[in-house]
Amino acid sequence: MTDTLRVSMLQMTSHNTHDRNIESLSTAAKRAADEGADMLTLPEAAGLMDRDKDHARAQITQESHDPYIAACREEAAKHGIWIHSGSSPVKAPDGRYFNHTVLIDPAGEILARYDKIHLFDVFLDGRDATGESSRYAPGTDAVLVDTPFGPLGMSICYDLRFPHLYREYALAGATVMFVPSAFTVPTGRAHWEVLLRARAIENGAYVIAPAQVGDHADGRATWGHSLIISPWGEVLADLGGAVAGQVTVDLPLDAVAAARRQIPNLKNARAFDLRHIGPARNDMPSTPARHSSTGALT
Ligand SMILES: O=C(O)CNC(=O)[C@H](CS)NC(=O)CCC(=O)C(=O)O
Repeated sequence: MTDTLRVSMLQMTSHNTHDRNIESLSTAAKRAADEGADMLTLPEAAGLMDRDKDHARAQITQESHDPYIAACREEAAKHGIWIHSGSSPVKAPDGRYFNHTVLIDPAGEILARYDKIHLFDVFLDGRDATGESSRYAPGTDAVLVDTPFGPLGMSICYDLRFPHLYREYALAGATVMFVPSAFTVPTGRAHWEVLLRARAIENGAYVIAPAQVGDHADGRATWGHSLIISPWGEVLADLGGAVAGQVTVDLPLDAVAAARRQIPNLKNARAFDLRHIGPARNDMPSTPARHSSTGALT
């Protein structure tokens, strides 16, 4: 294992065509390589952000034909850097899409794939309901990838609100967890930084969260504030809420062990029963609920 990950993070305002986004990718890959980065990381929907169903359908293909993923592979090989693709939509077997990430090695090979597990089906006050699952199919597998920088945990955007996913990665030894995102402006303002810092602190791992920013061609607006957080919860980089940008940061990997040595909460964790004390009701469970490691009540 190497002792430092020099990571370059891109904040972008994705367009509704692959071509425009591939231009941003190429420029960012060159800059990352010029700055000596080991890895370039990109936001959710870096490959395509297009809520126009017909316009999107004409562009979206299987992973093997996706022009954005092909471009990521080319840029990785050309510059000899790792690329985390952020995400792009690819066809799923049921006719919907997967919100799909690939991790590409410096030879341009796809080392790992991840499909967003938790879809953004929400009801924000003052806005139309967002039903990501009407167009996207959920992934079923959490994915942790062994690399020279330690095991890297995959996630996307709304996954951030499901802390047991990151706990599983931490228990399996993750040094870094990726949260490429396209947060809404109101939820970004209210929740983004505190959730990311909490995931880093409670798991003693780096969190790298490249994000979409600004007003997009497809009519959406996103919060930005791409962040890199240390295992101790410090904000090491913040790309702001206004415009696209890029930053390169050195992440010393021994900070992971240092955080977990000082606060060994992963080791100090205990199973417990939940006793729900209250007035007797007919529908009360007769046995205490057991809290499972997945965070679901069983
Ligand atoms: O579909 C695309 O093109 C890109 N994907 C997104 O924008 C997704 C699904 S609509 N956005 C989120 O998950 C926002 C989560 C969020 O804002 C929160 O949890 O508060």
